[in-house]
Amino acid sequence: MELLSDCPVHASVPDKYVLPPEKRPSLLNDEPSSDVAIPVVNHGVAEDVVQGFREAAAGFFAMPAEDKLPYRSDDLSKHFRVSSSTPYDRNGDRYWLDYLKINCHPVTDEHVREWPDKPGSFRSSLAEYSTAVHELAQTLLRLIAEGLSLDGGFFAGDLSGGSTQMNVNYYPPCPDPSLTLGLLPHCDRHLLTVLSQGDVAGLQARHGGRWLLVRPVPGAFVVNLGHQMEIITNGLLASVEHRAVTNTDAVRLSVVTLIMPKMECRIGPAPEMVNEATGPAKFKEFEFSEFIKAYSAAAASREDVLHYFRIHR
Ligand SMILES: O=C(O)CCC(=O)C(=O)O
Ligand SMILES: [Fe+2]
Repeated sequence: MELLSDCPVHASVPDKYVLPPEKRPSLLNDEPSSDVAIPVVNHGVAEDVVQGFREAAAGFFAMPAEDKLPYRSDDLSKHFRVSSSTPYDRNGDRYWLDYLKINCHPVTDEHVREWPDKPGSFRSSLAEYSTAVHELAQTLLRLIAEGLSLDGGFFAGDLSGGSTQMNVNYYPPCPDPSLTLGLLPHCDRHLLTVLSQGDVAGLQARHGGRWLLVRPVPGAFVVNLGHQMEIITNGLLASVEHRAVTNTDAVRLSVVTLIMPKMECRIGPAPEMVNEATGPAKFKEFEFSEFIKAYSAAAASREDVLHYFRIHR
């Protein structure tokens, strides 16, 4: 599949990117909202670490097509690859983005060898960024656990110990944002997401039946809770459905770090979050690898995938 970033300017939206009317974004030009996601500031990840990797990632997409070609792949076992659109759409509709998928933590020789050596700062800035964000994520998980009156280390083991993945999403300017989407509506399939969206808006969250644009806050991270957090907390900390819209003027780059359970980890509502009389378990217990399969089968649809794991009384 060709990359959008290989084409310098798009004068119009090619037919293959025009979504069927019912899938197009209906609310455009809405004002960014502060209500829908809490920006995390004073997070301890140095600004030059964030900017350093954002610039290296932007530099990767700006390289000539032949430099990106060796990394073009849809093989999920690769530690680094670049591709376009999304594999999750049920009808194979195409979305207005290119993306990198990276196994970014732990920073091992095996991973780093597959990361690109161009731009020159890519590997070192990624190692620095992912180490810092990983530490931040562990702090957030400890705070969430304490806020739930769970042991501070509740999420620290296998629940967050899978190989950390990163999506770097690149949305080029789109000649007509009303015809397409950057990314389809979904909830994240893992435990916790730490997202840097830079200063270009485009992330929308579903709130009370409406899509609200998440206001970019300079230097802040957006933290999304994944499906696993919703299940472990028995629905208390729900995963918010989100999508990305495009814009006509500016490239948008989001750097999204996904904290995963280990594939063989057993997941289910924590006993501390369940009360047989007042709040019985809403979800079955399963192995995380089963969830990943179901998520693909459900084309990332929030309700379809949760339906599969819900206890229906
Ligand atoms: O680009 C964004 O802000 C959203 C990205 C996202 O939701 C994802 O990569 O899972
Ligand atoms: Fe997401």
